[in-house]
Order: sequence, then C-alpha cells, then structure tokens
Amino acid sequence: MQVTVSPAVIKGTVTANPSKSAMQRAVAAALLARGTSIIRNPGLSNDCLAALEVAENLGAKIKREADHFEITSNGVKPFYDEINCGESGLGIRMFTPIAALSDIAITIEGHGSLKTRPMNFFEEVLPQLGVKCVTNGGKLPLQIQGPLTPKNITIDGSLSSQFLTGLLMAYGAVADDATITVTDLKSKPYIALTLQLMEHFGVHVEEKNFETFYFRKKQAYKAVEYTVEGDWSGAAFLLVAAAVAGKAEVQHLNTASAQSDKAIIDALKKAGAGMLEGVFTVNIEKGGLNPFEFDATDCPDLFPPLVALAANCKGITTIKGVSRLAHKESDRGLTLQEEFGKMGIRIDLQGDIMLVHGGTGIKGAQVHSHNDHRIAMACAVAALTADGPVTIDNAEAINKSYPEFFDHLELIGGKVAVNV
Ligand SMILES: O=C(O)C1=C[C@@H](OP(=O)(O)O)[C@@H](O)[C@H](O)C1
Ligand SMILES: C=C(OP(=O)(O)O)C(=O)O
Repeated sequence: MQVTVSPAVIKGTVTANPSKSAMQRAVAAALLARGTSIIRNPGLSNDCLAALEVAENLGAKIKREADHFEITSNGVKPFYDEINCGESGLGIRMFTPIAALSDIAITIEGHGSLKTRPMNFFEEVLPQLGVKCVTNGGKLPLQIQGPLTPKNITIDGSLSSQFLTGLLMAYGAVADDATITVTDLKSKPYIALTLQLMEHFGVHVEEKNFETFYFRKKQAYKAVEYTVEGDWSGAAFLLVAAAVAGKAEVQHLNTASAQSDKAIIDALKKAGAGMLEGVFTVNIEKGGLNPFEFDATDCPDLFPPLVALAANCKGITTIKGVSRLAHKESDRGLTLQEEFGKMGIRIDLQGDIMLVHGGTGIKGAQVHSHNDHRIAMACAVAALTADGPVTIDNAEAINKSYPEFFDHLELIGGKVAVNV
C-alpha cells in the first residue's frame, strides 16, 4: 500500500488505540490461567492477532464478542506442534518459555522481520531449565521441548527485556522458591508492565532493583477481567503531530501508566510543547519547538516519533540509545537516517548517540517504511510540516501495531490519500 500524506494543520480529538504490549501480555496470562478471562478494549493489530492465535494453538478457547474477548483456558495444553508468532518480537520471546511449560515438542515460527531478529538467547538459557532448544543459527525457526523446570538462573538483559518478560510469565505458573537474576537490563519499564500485569492475574513476584525476581512459593494465574490501556507508543505519533502542526486532545491515555513510552511527555515538554495532562486525557498544542536532549535507552520505540519532533526543532537534538535499535523491525537508526535524509533532514549517528539537525525545512519526498510500522508513522508525521506531500511506500507496515493510524491522523486534520 502506498499512502501520500500532505502538509496540514492538526486540530481535533482522538482516542488512543489499545496497547499491543498490554494486550499481548494479557492474552498470555489468560492462557496460563484456569477459567475464563475477559479482555476489554482489545487490540486488533497484527501483533495482537498473532498472540490470540498462539494462545489458541497452545490450548485456549477464544470467543470474540462485540467489545471484548473471552479467553477460556486450562493452562498450556498445546493443540498443535507448531506456533507462529507473526512478526512480533514480544510474542515470540514471551510465548517460547510459556510453550516450553508443556512436554510436547513444538516448532516456533514467525515471518517477515522476525526471521532476521536474534533468538540465540533461548539456545543459551532454555537448556539450563531442562528444555531442549535448537535454533536456525540463532534465528527462526526454533524447535523446543520442555517441560521447563524453574531454577535459580542469571540472564543477560542487555539485548532485550522481552526474554525476561517470557521467563517471568512462565515462572509465574510453576516456580516455587526460585530467583531470576538479570544483569544489564534494558527497557526496564517494560518489565514493570509485565509485573503489573502478572499481579493483576494473581501472581506476585518479589523484585529488587530490577536485578532479582524472586518467586517465593508456587502460585497460579487467575482468570480475571482486564481492560487494555491506550497505547502510549502509538499515541506518541499523534502527540508529536499536534506539537509540530497544531493542537489535539488524545483520550484514553493513562497518565499514571507503567508503559515505557509515556516518557514522550517529558520529551515534548523539553521541546516546549504546550500540554495539559488529565488522568486519562492529554491536551497538547504547538509550542517552542526547541532542540532537546533525551535518553531513549529504556524507551527505544520512541526514537521514530522523537525524530519527527526533532526535525521540527530548530537546532541539533541529541537522542541517546541508538544501539537499542539495531534489532527492531528494521535497523531503526539507519532507516531513520536514510528516510529522513530523503526529506532533507540530516541525522548523524555517533555510537550510541543520534544527532538530528532540525528546523532546516522538511521536504516533500517519496520514502519507504522498510516494513517497519514506526518508520511509516514517523514519515507521516514529518509530512505535516513538509513543503509538499510525502509518499510512503509499504505503508501497510502500520498494521503491526496501529492499523487505525492513518484514520486517526485524518480525524485530527491530517490529509491522507491511499494511492491505488
Ligand atoms: O515488552 C514489550 O512489550 C516491548 C519491549 C521493547 O523491546 P526491548 O525490550 O527489546 O527493547 C519494545 O521495543 C517492544 O516494542 C515492545
Ligand atoms: C519493536 C517492536 O515490537 P516487537 O519487538 O514486539 O516486535 C515495536 O513495536 O516497535
């Protein structure tokens, strides 16, 4: 799909889409529980749909109602010997240890960008927990056979927090007096979200300094009701759109959320945007547009909207944490540099630092998403203040996390044309 976004003034009200990070975790917890869980405000992005399909293949019965999903489970009891996690990094890294709770040999597949993302972790860690694991040279497909037996274990958290999320979720179902110790953990708030979700489903973990996670006694996930929060990661694009091109109200955003990407608020304040935060609503309008310094090491998904913001701020914005971007849907440091370069914005990559030379004028151009949803959305936001239309090739990439994105952009005044 090719989409053209033209310069426009932003004005309007929009409701944030459901968080795929929260939804995928809730689906996993509902699978691990015994009984029927109700998931309200469910996400329907590709990553969420993949999680629902994996949960079904691992034994859950899923019923879709008008405004919620009912997930009935009796724990992990695989129906199939293969699961497919689509393109979701969280999906594969969370469901692999969960699938390993069963003693059935399972092949774990995915497609698109997931095929190139590193999975060596499993080969190194799962055998220590009694799980046979073979990867394809550190990539997909994975062949595993459990059952996973929790032990005191030390893991490296520097590549991704998602592996730890998977182990925590799986330990939650079976561990009795076992500790996971993690060194050099990145993306810590995502672990806070995991622990919050587990607590909601009745499983408590004793966490210290995000270094040790102790499971004191055997617990069981409980089937409960859960409402998926609005997504700060997707909303970040709408908030930046308003901050550079007008004003907007974004609803259904929990300003006390554990979501990592709530940190977009800090960056917007630094850049001088006018902001009014309610409990579940953010009002935002164009302000200063000053260059800013920001550390995105623990909220790497904010890089693309931050670059769209920085492109509009006159001067050099410094964003730390580029090394976290190499293994996302694309190598995001490089793809941002390449695609914003086409729009006349210079980006320098200096080790872990990104320098965005903003305020030099954004040019209309033809850009490519590299099959990366956040690159497509960042280019669309940059288009709002460009000197002409920006045409985005492979714009359907947005479906991975935010299928409603172009509709939402239009709702607040964006000029969007889908080219046939
Ligand atoms: O747990 C999650 O929901 C996620 C964790 C982050 O990954 P890393 O821990 O690899 O940074 C983030 O980039 C990803 O989009 C979603
Ligand atoms: C990196 C992302 O997701 P995941 O790692 O779950 O595929 C993302 O949504 O930007």
